Amino acid sequence: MSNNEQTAIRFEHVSYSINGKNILYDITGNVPIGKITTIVGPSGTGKSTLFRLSNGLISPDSGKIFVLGKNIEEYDPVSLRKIVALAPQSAPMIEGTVFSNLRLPFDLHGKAFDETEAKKLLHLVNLDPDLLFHDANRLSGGERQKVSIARTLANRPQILLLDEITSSLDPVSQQEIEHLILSINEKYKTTILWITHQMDQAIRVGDFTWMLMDGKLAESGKISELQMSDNVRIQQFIKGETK
Ligand SMILES: Nc1ncnc2c1ncn2[C@@H]1O[C@H](COP(=O)(O)OP(=O)(O)OP(=O)(O)O)[C@@H](O)[C@H]1O
Repeated sequence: MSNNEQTAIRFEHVSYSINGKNILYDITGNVPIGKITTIVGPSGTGKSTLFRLSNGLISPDSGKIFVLGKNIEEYDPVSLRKIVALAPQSAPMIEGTVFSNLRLPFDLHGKAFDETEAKKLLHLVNLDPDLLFHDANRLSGGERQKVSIARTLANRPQILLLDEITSSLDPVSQQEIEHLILSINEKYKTTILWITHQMDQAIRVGDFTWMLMDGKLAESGKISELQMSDNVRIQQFIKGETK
């Protein structure tokens, strides 16, 4: 591969099926390092599956995946997930305080964790340090999502996978989270892959966009390039005429 330094994740003819049903088919593409790439496309088209492949939760039936130039099969799962971290839509919290939720990744990796470290993480996601000993499950949706993002950032991942992290939030929290992610990308040059159902969000935040349709990478590029596509289904999706 010629462009390792520029590529965070490379998919080479990646296919994945469940019980004989093709979920993803012959995906080839590069996710550029340090940029925000949004993943859009109709429901059930394989977007979350692409994420599970990217952090090694599942393996392709055929094809290869390279993370920072190295074949994903050569990573051990723990170090891979330190590099490629996933923030899910639901922002799941264990019972207990914000502090006990934030310490989870540290415990998992046998690393020391204290109040100073926890407050640094809250600061990173613009949350009030006074929230540290609040019940995590009583936070607002936006606050919970910020704690989830802080927890995902604990290992300073180079690649961040965001799976519809704002879809259940009110417009103000949604905007706050968008700003937060943009600032993390700018400050730490973290590569971001962001699944979103909202085309307007993809346009606002994405440097590049991948459009998945029927398990295939139908189009990829700058959103302005996708808007010029002569594929009618892509046009309809971008205009919000199909879901
Ligand atoms: N464990 C599984 N067993 C059977 N089918 C599955 C499994 N996981 C995913 N699928 C199927 O694979 C397809 C792709 O699912 P995936 O969640 O990747 O799509 P998606 O594009 O993220 O969808 P959405 O936008 O609705 O979240 C769907 O048809 C789904 O039903």
